[in-house]
Amino acid sequence: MGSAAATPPPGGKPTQDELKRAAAHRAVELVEPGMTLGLGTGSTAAHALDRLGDLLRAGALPGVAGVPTSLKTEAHAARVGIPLLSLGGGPDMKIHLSIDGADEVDPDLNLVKGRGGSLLREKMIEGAGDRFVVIVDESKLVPRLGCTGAIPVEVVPFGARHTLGLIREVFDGLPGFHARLREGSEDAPFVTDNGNYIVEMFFEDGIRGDLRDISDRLLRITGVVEHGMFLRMATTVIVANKDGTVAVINKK
Ligand SMILES: O=C(CO)[C@H](O)[C@H](O)COP(=O)(O)O
Repeated sequence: MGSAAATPPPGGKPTQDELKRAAAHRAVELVEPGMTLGLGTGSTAAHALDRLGDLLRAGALPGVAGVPTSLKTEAHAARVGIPLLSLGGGPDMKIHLSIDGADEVDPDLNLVKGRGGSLLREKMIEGAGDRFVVIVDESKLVPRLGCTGAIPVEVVPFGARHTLGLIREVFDGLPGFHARLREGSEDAPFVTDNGNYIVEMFFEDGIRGDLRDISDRLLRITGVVEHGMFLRMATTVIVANKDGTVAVINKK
């Protein structure tokens, strides 16, 4: 683990948004001219987009382009002037570095992602790149995945309630386990950028057990597209702490 000093906030404790920005700016320091970036989704990743836009406009990062992980990020990146590419956009296309937030980070740098609803594109893009840098404030650090909220699972709309039942069968009996379809607006299911639904799984006090096995069991359910556990994918996690320090933790 390495750590970098952060500028102490003028006049008191940093807000959570200031911590998110500090982590995002530290990650953007890793970006070099000519890189193709995976561009994350969420309020922390948004700070990275703004910073990249500023540097691009200043001419500091020639040749940098990004692959957006959601329609929202695509619109934001376009607005701040980041040139955009799509995944698989050319035979020589390579993603050098992805920068994204996370909902939870465990001590092995496993993540929960996708409470913002973008887990599928995030996993495709961040899994395709050389390096995946996760940016969080310290509130996202957890002892076990699933401690602070839902683990999202993207499912096809066809037979979604049947798929929900199959997911329940797999995990039934685990302490405090329950699952439900995520609601969107006006009592309709939430719909992802891919036109799919999200099942939210909750575990009392987080998931205890072999995460890889749980992942495999979920992915074997017909109707499940992907889940929001990102196991051993992060190569670096940048954590902004309330005391003003920013820690850079690299995968062992
Ligand atoms: O996975 C995500 C979106 O699908 C986000 O990275 C995650 O929800 C964290 O969001 P935020 O930075 O707003 O706290």
